[in-house]
Amino acid sequence: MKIEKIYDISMELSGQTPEWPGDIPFQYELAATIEQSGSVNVGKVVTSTHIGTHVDAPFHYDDDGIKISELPLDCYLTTAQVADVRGKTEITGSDLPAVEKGVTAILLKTDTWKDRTKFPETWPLFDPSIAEWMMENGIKLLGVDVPSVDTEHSKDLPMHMAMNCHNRFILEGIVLDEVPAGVYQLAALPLKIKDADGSPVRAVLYT
Ligand SMILES: N[C@@H](CC(=O)c1ccccc1NC=O)C(=O)O
Repeated sequence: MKIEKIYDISMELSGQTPEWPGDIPFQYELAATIEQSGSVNVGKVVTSTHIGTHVDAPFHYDDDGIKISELPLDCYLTTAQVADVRGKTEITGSDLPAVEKGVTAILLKTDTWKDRTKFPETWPLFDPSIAEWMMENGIKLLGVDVPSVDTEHSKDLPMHMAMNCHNRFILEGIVLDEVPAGVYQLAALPLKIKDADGSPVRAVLYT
């Protein structure tokens, strides 16, 4: 297949990338320079696993849940549909469109994270009926353009739990500003970090 267009739907990772309040910020620095080592620059990264565009493993919210290196990779390499849900403060299963054949990921474009240099004060509420809609429509992955599928201060994490009990997966912090609603190929593979709860990803949509 010849790739015609690529949308990079990833947040840039730097010291300016806003972390979850109270969490560990992203940091990259050179641990050794060419001058020091005599041959190469070598970087060092310190970060939360929930930074920028990232995947949650069920272990993030369930001690018995699978870890990031155990996630089924086909969920993150698939046909995805971008749904325009702009203007809604609450999104339920009945707000979602009919999906086209072969689609197994739904990416919700809320357009509510306007300034990505700051952690947003609020974002729309995702209703657990979305998990049932996903089951009915054969959708394995839910992607959102905000930091979480639950609210910032939620302790019981109803959306995360609904996704877990239906064996559905979560991709957060995608950037859909330039992406019209429609059907694309998605690649958003998590890093193979042993025992991890989450991982940043480089996420792209392409046709
Ligand atoms: N559940 C959120 C992340 C989250 O809740 C969180 C991430 C980093 C540090 C603390 C967090 N939550 C509560 O303490 C997510 O969907 O990624």
